[in-house]
Amino acid sequence: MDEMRVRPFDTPTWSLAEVAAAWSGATAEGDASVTGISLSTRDVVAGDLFAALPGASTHGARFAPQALEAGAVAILTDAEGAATLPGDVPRVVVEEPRRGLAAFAARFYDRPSSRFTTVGVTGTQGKTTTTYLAEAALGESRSAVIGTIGTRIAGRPAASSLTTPEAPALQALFAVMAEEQVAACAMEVSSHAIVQGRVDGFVLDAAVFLNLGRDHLDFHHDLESYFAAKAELFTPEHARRAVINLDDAHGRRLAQQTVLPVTTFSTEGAPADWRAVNVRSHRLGSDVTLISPDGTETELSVPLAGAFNVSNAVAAIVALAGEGHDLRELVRGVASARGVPGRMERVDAGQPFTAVVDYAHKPEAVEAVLAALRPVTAGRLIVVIGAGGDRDRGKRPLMGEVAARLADLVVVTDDNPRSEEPARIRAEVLAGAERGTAEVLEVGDRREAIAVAVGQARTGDTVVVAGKGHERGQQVGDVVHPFDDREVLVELIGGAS
Ligand SMILES: CC(=O)N[C@H]1[C@@H](OP(=O)(O)OP(=O)(O)OC[C@H]2O[C@@H](n3ccc(=O)[nH]c3=O)[C@H](O)[C@@H]2O)O[C@H](CO)[C@@H](O)[C@@H]1O[C@H](C)C(=O)N[C@@H](C)C(=O)N[C@H](CCC(=O)O)C(=O)O
Ligand SMILES: Nc1ncnc2c1ncn2[C@@H]1O[C@H](COP(=O)(O)OP(=O)(O)OP(=O)(O)O)[C@@H](O)[C@H]1O
Ligand SMILES: N[C@H](CCC[C@H](N)C(=O)O)C(=O)O
Ligand SMILES: [Mg+2]
Repeated sequence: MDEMRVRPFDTPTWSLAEVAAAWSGATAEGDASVTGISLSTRDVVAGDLFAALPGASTHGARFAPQALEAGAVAILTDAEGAATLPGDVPRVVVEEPRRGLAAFAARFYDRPSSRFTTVGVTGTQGKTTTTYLAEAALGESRSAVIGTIGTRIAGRPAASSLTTPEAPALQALFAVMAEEQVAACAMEVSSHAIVQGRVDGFVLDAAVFLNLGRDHLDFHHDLESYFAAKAELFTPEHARRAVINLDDAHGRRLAQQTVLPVTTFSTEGAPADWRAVNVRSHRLGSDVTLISPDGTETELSVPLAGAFNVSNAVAAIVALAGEGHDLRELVRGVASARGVPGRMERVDAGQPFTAVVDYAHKPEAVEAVLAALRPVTAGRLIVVIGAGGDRDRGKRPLMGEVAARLADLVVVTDDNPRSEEPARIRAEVLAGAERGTAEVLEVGDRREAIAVAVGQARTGDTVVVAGKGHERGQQVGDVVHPFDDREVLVELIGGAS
């Protein structure tokens, strides 16, 4: 399908004086007609104001010449950045450019997100799935999704890179959504985004909390500050109401502490406003009875494998029902959902065993996936697993341990080693795997590891290739080598038969 534009047709035009007036304490030099905003040289469009921010690894002002070359007409930066600019470059200098950037971008595009329902989903796992289910619930043509797999507006893909885009890109996407007259946008809100203010400057209609587990402690240092980052979204600056999963301990805590109006849900018997009971899971999905706050019972069919996806589906439905969308329509929409790429995605190349690709790259996700597949596996449960480099190290042994506790055979391999020594990452996963009961093999090369799993699989077995899901590359050092677990499985199964 045709790509959707990432900037609105209706281009705002601001003078540099107008830009400066939107910031307190700003000084402007020179003039320019600003028709867009970008924060990375990768996204510059002619007419842009290039926001050159200080970052953890470098200062954006270093890239000002490239941005101007690409068509930027002025630079927004701090005093440190301004000192490095050639004298004649039009500029606006402010004290903390990142802090005010989101509110500025929202104003620049005339607060586009106020023209449709916005649902922000946060949690350690299930964000992408929940946003996809929200899209299915409302119908693709009326909705938009922003997240890890990218952005989609009225069913058409639009380029975006981070799980939660930086505010200039986000607000431009909102402006496109408003032009396309979507009814709602479901977006993933990562904890990085909250901390960096990417979702400042507008108020979500509903903020959804799914769960909190082990990840990103390279960035947040400890679980308490990770929770605090997520909890920040559940304040009046960011959201009008909260939708919270009571099956999660941190969800229960958040429901107590937030000052927002709260709607709770549970799929595990907690006394919540919305309850999913009588969960009947099968190979391809689950059927459940959904009890509304007024006691009405509605049969819900979730066409995604794994009981955990019932929780994701209920989250999506509760968020949208609270915004006035018709429950029966939402339930019908969820029932017709297509799978989410790389999440419990079955690969069928005529083999006598089940093969599944799943994006589980955190301990709780590995646990949820293996627990879901065990009851539908007559034979052995085989998992191919690794952990990413330059990311939270503490989760590695935990992932190995849970894999070796719940599977029968664990093949430890590489998953985006990035700048790290792959053997050292594997050793950390293996250290945990040794504490489990499964047979454990180490095969660094990912294709080779999948080949070993496929070679071992017999009729009735299940092979899960975990960690990369929809990804299409394996990053070693700075180089991304083409690699798609789903394609590799098909090739290897084809070659083996
Ligand atoms: C830790 C983190 O989130 N860092 C993000 C942050 O970097 P930073 O502020 O430290 O910036 P920097 O790298 O020092 O660069 C300084 C400035 O120069 C600019 N620059 C830099 C290089 C260049 O070639 N051109 C250019 O213009 C940058 O845009 C930036 O404004 O701002 C940059 C600009 O947007 C992001 O690219 C960068 O994301 C890095 C690449 C990243 O990997 N982020 C991940 C961890 C992330 O945010 N992930 C979450 C999802 C996590 C999950 O739940 O799985 C997400 O929402 O995607
Ligand atoms: N509610 C859930 N509870 C536990 N595990 C889940 C849940 N939902 C999904 N998972 C597992 O987590 C994996 C990732 O799911 P998904 O992509 O929806 O999460 P995410 O929060 O968007 O992750 P990321 O932060 O990497 O973008 C799935 O492939 C599955 O293994
Ligand atoms: N958004 C996640 C993706 C992890 C996927 C896994 N394949 C890895 O490379 O660790 C992160 O950057 O932590
Ligand atoms: Mg995601």
